[in-house]
Amino acid sequence: MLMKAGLTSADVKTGGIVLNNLHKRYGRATAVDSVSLTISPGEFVSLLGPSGSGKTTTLMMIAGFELPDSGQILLDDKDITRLPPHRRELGVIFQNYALFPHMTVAENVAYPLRMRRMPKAEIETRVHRVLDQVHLTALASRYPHQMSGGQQQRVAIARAMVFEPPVLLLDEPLGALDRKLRQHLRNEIKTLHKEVGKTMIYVTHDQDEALAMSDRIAVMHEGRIRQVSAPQDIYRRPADLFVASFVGEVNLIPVKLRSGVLQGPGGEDLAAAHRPEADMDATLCVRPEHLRLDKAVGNARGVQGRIVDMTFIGDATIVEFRTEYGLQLTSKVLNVSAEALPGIGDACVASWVANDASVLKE
Ligand SMILES: Nc1ncnc2c1ncn2[C@@H]1O[C@H](COP(=O)(O)OP(=O)(O)OP(=O)(O)O)[C@@H](O)[C@H]1O
Repeated sequence: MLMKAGLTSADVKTGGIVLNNLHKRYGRATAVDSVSLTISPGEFVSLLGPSGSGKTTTLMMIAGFELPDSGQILLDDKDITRLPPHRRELGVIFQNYALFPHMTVAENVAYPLRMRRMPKAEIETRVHRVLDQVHLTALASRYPHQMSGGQQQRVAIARAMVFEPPVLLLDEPLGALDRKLRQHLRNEIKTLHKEVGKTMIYVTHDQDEALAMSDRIAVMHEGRIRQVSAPQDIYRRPADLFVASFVGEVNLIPVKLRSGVLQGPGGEDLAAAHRPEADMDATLCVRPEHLRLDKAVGNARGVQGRIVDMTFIGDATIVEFRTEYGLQLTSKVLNVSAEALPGIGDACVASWVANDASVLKE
């Protein structure tokens, strides 16, 4: 049918996931609370949050290793909420990827197919194809102990992909690896995602990883999703104070909005360009790279204070600034020019472009 219509199976996008109001409790503790999320076929979505925020529990419910107390999980419009894991056909990759030490790479990858009693010729074709996809063909006859941690992780990915599931679920797959290797492998996983076009749901507590890899990030806190957006929007337009502080560094400045004027904690007029709808108390979020420090001249608009500390970190200098009334702000200045920075103790004015700051209501 499909072939006649000029379509190949690759044209038919599968792997759409819908989470509909999932709840999960362990005893009296709520692990997952009202989680709803729609993931498009082929999308890369990260579940990002601190330890205990419900990421793994959410993923385990999608995989079928945990059952929700209520709510629904759909895979391509089919209700899979109560289907056992092996009937969901989802590839799952954990942090501890546990390859069989006495089996070669090819045997490890073939294992799930052998368990399903697939014919030998078909197994060979599939193993060959998937090893090619993850660039491991040359290592097919090695044993796990003859490979690096990163290569072993790729074998685990190949093993999860070999029965061609439309969705891959990854739970902190790079957690056990060192920083350099993590960075390398996250690029590889991203490239693999582009090449194979599968839906990927990726659990991590590492914000850099989530920002670098995802089409969209769902930020979780205490069992709930606080914001779902593209990485740029999560960073530039955090929905609340938790998201603002969890993703990246941020200056939080308590402000009052009165008759259209934004007042800083010391009563200063902080740029009329912030246009509040009504009088309110709020918090202004300004990223360190958007906080500009200039030597104090006259009564320039901004927050007056002094530089109290400076730390050289290679590509940038982190400048700590404090007002007379004790508000401490951090500015990150790229070391791209030889232009002299103010020094410790210098009086400065901190300012920012209104569009670079978010006003969050209490
Ligand atoms: N099997 C379990 N029995 C009891 N409580 C559990 C169980 N699994 C998870 N929890 C609790 O549910 C909450 C959410 O845990 P979960 O593992 O989903 O969080 P997480 O965001 O994945 O954290 P981490 O990054 O540490 O893995 C936590 O408070 C945890 O203690």
